[in-house]
Amino acid sequence: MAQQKVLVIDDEPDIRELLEITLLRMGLDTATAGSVKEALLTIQSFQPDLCLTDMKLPDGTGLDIVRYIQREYAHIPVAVITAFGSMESAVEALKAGAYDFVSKPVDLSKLRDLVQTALTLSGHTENSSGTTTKSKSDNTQESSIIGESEAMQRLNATIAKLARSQAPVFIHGESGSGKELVANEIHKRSPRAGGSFIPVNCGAIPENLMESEFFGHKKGSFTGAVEDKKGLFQAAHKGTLFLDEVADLPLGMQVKLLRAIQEKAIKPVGGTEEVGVDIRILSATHKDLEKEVEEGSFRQDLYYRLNVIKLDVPPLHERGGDIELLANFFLKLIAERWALDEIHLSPAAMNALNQYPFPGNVRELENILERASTLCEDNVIQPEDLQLPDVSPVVKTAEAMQAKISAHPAWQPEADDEKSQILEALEQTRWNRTAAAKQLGMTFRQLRYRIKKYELDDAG
Ligand SMILES: Nc1ncnc2c1ncn2[C@@H]1O[C@H](COP(=O)(O)OP(=O)(O)OP(=O)(O)O)[C@@H](O)[C@H]1O
Repeated sequence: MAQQKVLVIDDEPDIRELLEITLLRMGLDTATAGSVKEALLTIQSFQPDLCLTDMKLPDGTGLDIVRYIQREYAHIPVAVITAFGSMESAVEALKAGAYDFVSKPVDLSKLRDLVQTALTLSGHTENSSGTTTKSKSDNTQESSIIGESEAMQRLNATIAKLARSQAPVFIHGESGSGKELVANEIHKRSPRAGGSFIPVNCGAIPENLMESEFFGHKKGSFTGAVEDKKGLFQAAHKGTLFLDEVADLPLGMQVKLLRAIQEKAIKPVGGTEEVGVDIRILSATHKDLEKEVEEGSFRQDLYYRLNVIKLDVPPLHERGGDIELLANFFLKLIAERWALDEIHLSPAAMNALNQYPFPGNVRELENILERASTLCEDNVIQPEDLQLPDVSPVVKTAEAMQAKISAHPAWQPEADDEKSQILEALEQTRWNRTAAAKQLGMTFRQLRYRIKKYELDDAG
C-alpha cells in the first residue's frame, strides 16, 4: 500500500518543520506550503490524503483552504490549527467543513491522534510497524435507520456527510423520533467506528455523582471511592460520546463539560493530572435549547460549542409512506423476539395507522404494535387491536396530544397491572434495566422511579 500523504500549510518555517518531523516519524509522506496560493497548487500536484493548515496565512486564511477543498476535493479531510483560545475560528472552520482542529501550542500527541483518525477516512492507516490496517468504518454500509420518505433520504445523506467530520453535532427532534439511533448511525459510519459509542442520559445521573460519572475518580477521593474508576469520557476515548437530554445538565456541570470539550482533556475527581481524551461529542434533546439559553438555564458558550452543526430529526407524521415500512419492520422484530408466526396488519388497521399523528413518534408506533400483537387473533391486527387514542384535530401540539394519550386507559394501566408488567419485563431481561425499560417503552429514569415506587428493588 502506498505511503499516505499529508500536506502541511503554515507560514512559519519552525512550525512547518516540527509538524513535518512528527508526521515523518509516523511513517507518512509530507509536503509543505507557506501560503494559500502555494497550497492550492500543491494540493493539485501532491494529491494529499490529509491537509493540516494554519488559520492565519499571508495571502488569506485556513478557511479559504477548507472551502476550496470542500468544493474541489471533498474526499480530503482538512484540519485547522487555531490560535490559543480562539474557539470562534475553530467553530467557523468546522461549520465550513473542516474535519477537526488543534489549537496552538500544538500538543503533538493530540495531533497524532487527529492524524490517525483522519487517515482512516481514506480507508486505511499505516501503523508503526509499517503494515496497513483496514478502517473499521464503512460509509457504504446499509443504514439501520428505516425510511424512504424524502425527509429521511435527506437525513441519511446528511448523516453520511457528518460521519466524515469530527464536528460536534446537536440533534434535535421530538421524543421517540430516533435521535439516539441517528447518533449511533453517525458513529458507525465514522472513522471512530472501531471505538465505543457511549450514550449518556444526562437527566438520569444524580447531580452529586455526575462529575465522577463523567470524568472518573481516584481511590479515596470521597466516601465510597474504594478504587480508581474511569469515567464516561475515558470510556468513549477514540469513540463517540452521546449526551442525550443535554438540557438536563445542571449549570455547574455545564462549565466542567465545556472545559473538557475545549481542552480535550479531563481531570478525574481527586486527581491532580489532566488526562487527554480523544472523543467526538454528539448531543440531543427534545427541548428547545435556544429557549433554555435565553432563560439562563443553559450556558450560551456550551450551546455554541455543542451546536456547531444542528441536525433535525423529522417527526414521524412528516415522513409520508414510512409508517408502513416501519410497521412491517417492527412486526418482523416482534415476531422474532417472541418466537411467533408472522404478524400482519389488516388494510383497515394500516389505514388507521396512516391517519394517526403519532405524538410519541417511532417509539409509540413500536409500542402500539407490541400491544396489538398480543391482542390480535390469527396473527392479523385489526384497527381495534391498535387501541389508538382518539386524537381530535383540535389537539394540535405534541404536548397537548401527549397529555391526552397519557390519560388514555391503554397508557394508564392500574397500579397492580403496571407493577406486574414491570416485574415481568425485568424478569424477561434478567434485570437488565435498560433492556426492560426499552421493552416497556419507558425511559430508564421512569423505570427506576417505578422500581422504587413499587419497592421492586429487593425482588431481583
Ligand atoms: N427510522 C427508524 N428506523 C428504525 N427504528 C427506529 C427509527 N427511528 C426510531 N427507531 C426506534 O424507535 C425507538 C426510539 O428511538 P430513539 O431512542 O432513537 O428516539 P429518541 O428520539 O432518542 O427518544 P428520546 O427523545 O426519548 O430520547 C428505538 O427503539 C429506535 O431503535
